[in-house]
Amino acid sequence: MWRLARCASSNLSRSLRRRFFSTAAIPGPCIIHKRGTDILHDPWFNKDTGFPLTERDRLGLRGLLPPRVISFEQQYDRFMESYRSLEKNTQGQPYSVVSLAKWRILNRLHDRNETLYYRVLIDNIKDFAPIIYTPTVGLVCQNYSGLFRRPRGMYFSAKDKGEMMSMIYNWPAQQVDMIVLTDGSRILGLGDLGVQGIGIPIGKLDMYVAAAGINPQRILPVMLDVGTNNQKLLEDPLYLGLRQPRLEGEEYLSIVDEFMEAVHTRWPKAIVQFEDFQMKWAFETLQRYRKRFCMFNDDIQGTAGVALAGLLGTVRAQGLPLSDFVNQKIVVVGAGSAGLGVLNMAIQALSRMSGNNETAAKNKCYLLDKDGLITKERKNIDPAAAPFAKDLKDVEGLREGASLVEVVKKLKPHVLLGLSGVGGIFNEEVLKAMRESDSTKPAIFAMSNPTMNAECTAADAFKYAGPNIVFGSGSPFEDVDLGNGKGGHVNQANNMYLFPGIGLGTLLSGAHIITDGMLQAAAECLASYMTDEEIQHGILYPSIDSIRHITAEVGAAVLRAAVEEDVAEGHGEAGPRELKHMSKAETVAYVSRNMWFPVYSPLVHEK
Ligand SMILES: NC(=O)c1ccc[n+]([C@@H]2O[C@H](COP(=O)([O-])OP(=O)(O)OC[C@H]3O[C@@H](n4cnc5c(N)ncnc54)[C@H](O)[C@@H]3O)[C@@H](O)[C@H]2O)c1
Ligand SMILES: O=C(O)C[C@H](O)C(=O)O
Ligand SMILES: [Mg+2]
Repeated sequence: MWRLARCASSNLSRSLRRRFFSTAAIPGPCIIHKRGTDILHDPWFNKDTGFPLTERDRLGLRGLLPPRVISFEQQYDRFMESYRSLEKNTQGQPYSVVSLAKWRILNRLHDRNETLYYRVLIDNIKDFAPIIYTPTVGLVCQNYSGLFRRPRGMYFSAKDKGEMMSMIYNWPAQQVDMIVLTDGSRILGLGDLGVQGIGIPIGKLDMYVAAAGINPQRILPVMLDVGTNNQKLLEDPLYLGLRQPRLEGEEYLSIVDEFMEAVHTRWPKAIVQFEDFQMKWAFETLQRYRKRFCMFNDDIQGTAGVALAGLLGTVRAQGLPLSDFVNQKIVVVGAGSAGLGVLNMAIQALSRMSGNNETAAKNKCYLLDKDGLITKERKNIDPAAAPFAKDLKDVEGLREGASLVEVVKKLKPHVLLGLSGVGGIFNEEVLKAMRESDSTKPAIFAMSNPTMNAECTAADAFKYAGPNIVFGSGSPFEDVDLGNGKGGHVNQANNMYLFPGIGLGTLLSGAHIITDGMLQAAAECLASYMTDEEIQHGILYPSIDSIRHITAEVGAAVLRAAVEEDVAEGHGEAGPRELKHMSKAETVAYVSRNMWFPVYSPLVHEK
């Protein structure tokens, strides 16, 4: 199915797309307990003008719609035409105006007709991902209280303590497979946005549907509103969240505990992705729940895998064998949940390569936070960062708290990787210092989101650090024109290349926990996906157009790792024995087959 979806991208010829529409297999029926206008107002079942006349008769819709039946393909074309004319009419207007207008038109379709929404999203993922996901989703969160029209997902607040076990049954779906949960405390690089952070779980789950084919009737975005420390929001009369400071300590944890218990009581196998929690709670909750529930933290674990794939790709891009990874000097800027997650995973990989010698593995990794280079001299060092603090004797010529530019000038690193949330800190001086890197092809990853928080722009990276670099950014940038017909390739180093496959593989394996082995398999799959030729051109990750394909591969790798680690309990008709006997190719086929794809199903009414 993904192959077809992949073909049906925005630049595909009309005739090819037509063929795709007409040859799609006839979908199975869908049982519905509603009739008449209740169906038209339910985006899961609504087909707008697409209801065939027989179905209109069966479902009490006759007379509630204009008489002409419009095909799915015509509806699709009509939406795309209005989208393209909005694009034309807003040309030249500021980014925020244009992208919010695009988000609104997509959101209205989402509210009205989910099948059509997900079809246009899948077919035009390259154009629409920057609208429903990073970076526009950041702008949506910042303006959420003003943009709010209809609720989406569930909201559990500090005021709901003691009620969550019953509240969870208010969700109308019988089954939920995938939940993305946030407390809004660190939304992208935008800080504490309180209840407005709900936009992030919604955007991540849209990517789950588009990339992993998770059935949208089985997803649930969740906001845990425990207050906010954002003074501006607390004073905003339109703010829709609790107007109180954030809960702390045991009070905070008791809310998250209650939510996790409630969710898993109703849906014991639901996978919970923790997203955009401030660092202290990101690590604490991961440790607290990962052995008890099926959950992972995307910012720590998903990001780490994507970054590791980028780091290994960088070694290949230099024409070196992977074993040379142990010789790369890597400077990570940002010692938060993402930066530490990346270092942890990179050091695990380095350690395996250097015969389980963790000290040697850490040798060439350096970490900076807002106070500069982290060394053992640091007072009040965060325990999570402590294992990466440098001995002063190992960083000769540098001091505790050395600035980024000092560090780059002195160390001449192979890789500079930013997860600081601070826009522009890879400034001209820092980037020019990277020209002196010991690498023939230095790598610069400006991974912070959204665009204005990226450590540098793609254009500046190529301009100041030189045309020979490998570049990746968390938010999308256009490829850079280097003159003489040459281009600088921009990789989108974003966890979107892994989290959908981690969720999908876990779901289809029926695993009850997500192990390090499953996460490592996901990272290795992404790292080995690109051909040598692509890597030589600085292309470290696949194009987002093929995200369904890479997600099927990642999902299969995760599933196989779950089987190997004996945590796969099976899913649906595929029990643990069947899963165990699948070859690699069969596993990929099984995963692809189980990806949901949007087509109108015949609706059958049942009382
Ligand atoms: N591309 C991706 O897939 C991806 C994934 C996760 C997070 N991120 C981005 O990474 C950023 C950080 O996320 P996080 O969860 O680690 O946040 P965090 O708040 O936990 O950590 C931020 C870290 O940056 C450090 N920092 C702040 N100012 C700095 C400066 N001037 N110089 C050096 N370090 C500085 C802080 O001391 C802290 O250690 C966010 O912008 C987020 O959007 C991107
Ligand atoms: O949301 C993203 O685009 C990536 C990441 O999870 C982040 O927090 O920035
Ligand atoms: Mg995140």
